[in-house]
Amino acid sequence: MAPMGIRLSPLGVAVFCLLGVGIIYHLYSGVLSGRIAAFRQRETVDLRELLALSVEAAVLGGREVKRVREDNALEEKSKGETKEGAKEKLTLGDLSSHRNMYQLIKTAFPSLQVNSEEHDNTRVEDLPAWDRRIPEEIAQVVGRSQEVLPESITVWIDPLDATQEYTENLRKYVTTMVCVAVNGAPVIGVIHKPFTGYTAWAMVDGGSNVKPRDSYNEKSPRVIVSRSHAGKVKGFVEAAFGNNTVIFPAGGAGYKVLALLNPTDEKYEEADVYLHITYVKKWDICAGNAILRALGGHMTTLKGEEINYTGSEANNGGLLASIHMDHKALVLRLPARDAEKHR
Ligand SMILES: Nc1ncnc2c1ncn2[C@@H]1O[C@H](COP(=O)(O)O)[C@@H](OP(=O)(O)O)[C@H]1O
Ligand SMILES: [Mg+2]
Ligand SMILES: [Mg+2]
Ligand SMILES: [Mg+2]
Repeated sequence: MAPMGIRLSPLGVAVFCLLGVGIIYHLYSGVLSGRIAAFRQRETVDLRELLALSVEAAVLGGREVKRVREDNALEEKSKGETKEGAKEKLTLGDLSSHRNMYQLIKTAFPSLQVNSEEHDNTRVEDLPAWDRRIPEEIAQVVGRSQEVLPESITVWIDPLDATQEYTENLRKYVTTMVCVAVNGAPVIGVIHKPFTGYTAWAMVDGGSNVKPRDSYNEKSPRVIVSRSHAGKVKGFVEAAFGNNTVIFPAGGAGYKVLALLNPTDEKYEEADVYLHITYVKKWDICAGNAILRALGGHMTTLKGEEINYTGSEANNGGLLASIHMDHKALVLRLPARDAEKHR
């Protein structure tokens, strides 16, 4: 009989078995690696840890900002121009702060989406990895961890806010900022002042180390605005709140949010409202937005829309920030805005 007549070669059997094992391995390794990837995806990030890391990053960047200024080694350049024709400056302070902040955060949480104002991949050789320690000051206020999926997070960093004022040596306006948005909503905000060493932080549903002032003037608000990217803000503010409105021009988006609150490092203009009518980017405003939100305040476009901190860096709708006020009523007092006219 034919089957009985077949002689099995040991080599053939070995090759056949190897092939079989190979096919089974291939099939299962696909399934297994898929399972492992899916498991990794479900690994969560603790927002309290991210807050501690954000504070550490802002302080680390601030150290560079201060060092470069004190060494008078700014190496000032222009990155181009804003839509309104102002020079967008870049200094070694911005770059060195960016390198440190970005590397610290990305090394601690490689899977997170981190959007920095600056772009530079030069490695900081002697930068120690984050030690994952939660400082006592944070642990005491934010009692518990809060886990979220990494893919829901966008981190925004401004390695040096108020670069224009930095180049003019107007140190009080300068800050470094980190913001963590979850599903587009600003949840963690850190604003650090390199030249006083002060850091304001807050986490929505977590706590903060900064408080609102005791009172705000809702009827005749004093309004803080940009000094170097103002556009026609004066006319806009007067149309909204009257010709006698007190207007404080000041540098830095971070600084202007602090001027709405009760920071403890130095004297600030006591502003009731922060208003910006030209273009601004999400790394400029996210940290302030998170802090205000955590304290019961609001930061919206001039139409009163919430700002979504995912995707593009652009915020075209202007900015209105307030705390302990009827924010919707403030929006209704604003004149109709023609973005072209107010440049
Ligand atoms: N019209 C505009 N176009 C681009 N960036 C703007 C802008 N108006 C303000 N900004 C940015 O917002 C921050 C605060 O600006 P201001 O002091 O004028 O209020 C600054 O951030 P950087 O210094 O980080 O670049 C500035 O560059
Ligand atoms: Mg800039
Ligand atoms: Mg900025
Ligand atoms: Mg900046």
